[in-house]
Amino acid sequence: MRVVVSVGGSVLVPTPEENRVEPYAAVIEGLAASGHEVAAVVGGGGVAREYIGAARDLGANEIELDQLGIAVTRLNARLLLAALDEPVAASTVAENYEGADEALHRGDIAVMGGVVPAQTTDAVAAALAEYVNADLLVYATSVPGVFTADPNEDPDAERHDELTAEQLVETVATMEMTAGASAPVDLLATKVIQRAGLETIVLDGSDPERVRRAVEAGEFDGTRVVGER
Ligand SMILES: Nc1ncnc2c1ncn2[C@@H]1O[C@H](COP(=O)(O)OP(=O)(O)OP(=O)(O)O)[C@@H](O)[C@H]1O
Ligand SMILES: O=c1ccn([C@@H]2O[C@H](COP(=O)(O)O)[C@@H](O)[C@H]2O)c(=O)[nH]1
Repeated sequence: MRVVVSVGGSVLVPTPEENRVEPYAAVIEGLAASGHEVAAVVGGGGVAREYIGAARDLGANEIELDQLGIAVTRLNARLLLAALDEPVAASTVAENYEGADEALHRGDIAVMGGVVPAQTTDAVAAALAEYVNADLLVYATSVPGVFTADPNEDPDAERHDELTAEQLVETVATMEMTAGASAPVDLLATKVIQRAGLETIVLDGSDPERVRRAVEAGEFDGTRVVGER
């Protein structure tokens, strides 16, 4: 199976000292060893938000803030790359979709961070999945799926176990899109998922084993977005 795994920065690198980079690298290498073609897209997490917050206070505009965010996503991606064995992974973080596609064609694990302003790595993962014709797109994020409302704000929020792409678009349409904003999947990503008919899973990525089980066995506790073209 060809799979794109989007790993939230808050999941992979909650802080540079306390990170989940090694266990994630082990799961990704394990998937590759059992015959899957894997691309990982890494988010910026709390570190990106700290930089974005500091620069916002200094008067930077949203595009400049996005550029800072992209830089941090690429740093986090380099951290993941550092933990992956060189013979099985690309030697650099791909800065565009062609570079990631080339890595997959070489038989390497591809690793990306952000690409351009005004989106998040959620959209990068969806666009990459469309570009490389992935069979599955997995969002390993800080919440166990897409809810009716923000589960960190609303105790009555209920998880959607299954959504169509159209329903996913509607669910996230009103969410904020400023630099560093939080959403389980950003709006642009949902539109790409919809147009490409990508089979997509959103799950709690705090334990990377959940990603392995979702890919290997199709077992997960989260939200499935039904891929229909
Ligand atoms: N309807 C909703 N369903 C689920 N989560 C929601 C919803 N609305 C808002 N959220 C928020 O979306 C966030 C999703 O995770 P968040 O963007 O913080 O991190 P991530 O996906 O791990 O990536 P990164 O940290 O790299 O940005 C959560 O903080 C959650 O509070
Ligand atoms: O392609 C991209 C990716 C990211 N950004 C900016 O970086 C932050 C952090 O990324 P997350 O994926 O949310 O962790 C994001 O909020 C954007 O401001 C970007 O502009 N373009």
